[in-house]
Amino acid sequence: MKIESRTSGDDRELSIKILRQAVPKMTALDIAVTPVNYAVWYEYCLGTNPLLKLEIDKLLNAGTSFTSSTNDRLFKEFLGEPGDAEKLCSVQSETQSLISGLINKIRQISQGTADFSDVLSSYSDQLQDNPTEATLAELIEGLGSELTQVMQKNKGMAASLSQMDKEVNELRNEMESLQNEVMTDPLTTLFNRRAFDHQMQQVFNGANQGDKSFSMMVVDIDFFKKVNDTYGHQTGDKVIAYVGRLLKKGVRSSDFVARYGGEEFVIILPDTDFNIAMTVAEGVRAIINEKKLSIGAENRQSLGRISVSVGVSSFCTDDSIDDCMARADEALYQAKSSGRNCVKGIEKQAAAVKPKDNRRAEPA
Ligand SMILES: Nc1nc2c(ncn2[C@@H]2O[C@H](COP(=O)(O)OP(=O)(O)OP(=O)(O)O)[C@@H](O)[C@H]2O)c(=O)[nH]1
Repeated sequence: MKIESRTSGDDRELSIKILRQAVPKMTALDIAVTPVNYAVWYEYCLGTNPLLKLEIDKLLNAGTSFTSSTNDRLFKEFLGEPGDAEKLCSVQSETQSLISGLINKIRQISQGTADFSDVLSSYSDQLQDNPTEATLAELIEGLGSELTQVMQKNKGMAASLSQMDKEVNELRNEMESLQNEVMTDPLTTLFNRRAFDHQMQQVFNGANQGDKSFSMMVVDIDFFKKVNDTYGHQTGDKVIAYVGRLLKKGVRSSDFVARYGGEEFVIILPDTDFNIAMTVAEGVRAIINEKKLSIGAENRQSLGRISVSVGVSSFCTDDSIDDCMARADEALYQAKSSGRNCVKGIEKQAAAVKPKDNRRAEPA
């Protein structure tokens, strides 16, 4: 799935192009054009979700039939949560009527052309039979009226096709905003964990194929439970959103910032080596710890300084995604154990990875 929002005219054309590939493929495989099924096959034809593509190709090779439960599974596994299928229901009737309308129009156009070519061949047959002047005059008049009818038909057709084009566009926007919703963390408006998993896979595939390498950071707010316990959950939420904003500000626009869950964030830094990633991480840590925070419009209450601990790792040849993440996690554990509010990195795979649950231990 492509993460960036697609809004340009080029992308509109791309969506329509994909629609024209996806619908015939679904028809050939006897798959009903419902929003859930369409989302799966749209992504397949788009080709930007390699895991989904791999799975569908595997099923196609095995001759598996794509029942609604197969499509549902693909949707849930690769595109959304069970609840997301329901969210898509609002576009269900639109999708169905739009696509069946499109098919009907195409049928009408080809039917109209076939009718007209039948008329033309009947006229040309009559011309072969040495027609009298009176017959010729009748033929010319008939042909004229046929032409007028075809032109009127085409004019109406062009208008309804352009209306349909508009509807395809609206539907595409609706599907895109749903897709963005599914990829966004509502509290911070950063990408969510699902988007991160997807992006990590993309960057990882690229690095494995010899493209540019990448580094990653895991960022965790220190003693966050205390913030919640002292100032309440709502203030805790504001602190999470605040840290999210600073993280986004502290890295390049091409870096990928996501809220991994709770008070933990992850950042992918494409084309960035370990030493640079360590410097960026230190910068981010410092910005977050720079300001004293306060809450409330009047009688402002000081929250003091917020700090984060950061773990850094970089992609190494023969790494798996888990290896790379485990090193960043282990580095975060080291940062927490060394007193927090610091950055630690593990450059090589030699680290002994401790279980994730242990890393929240209070410092000695
Ligand atoms: N306000 C708020 N709190 C959350 C959210 N998600 C998780 N938390 C809380 O974040 C706290 C995390 O606490 P811990 O895992 O003990 O970590 P910590 O207190 O930050 O301690 P260290 O990470 O070890 O420095 C828990 O109290 C969670 O309830 C959220 O979305 N909003």
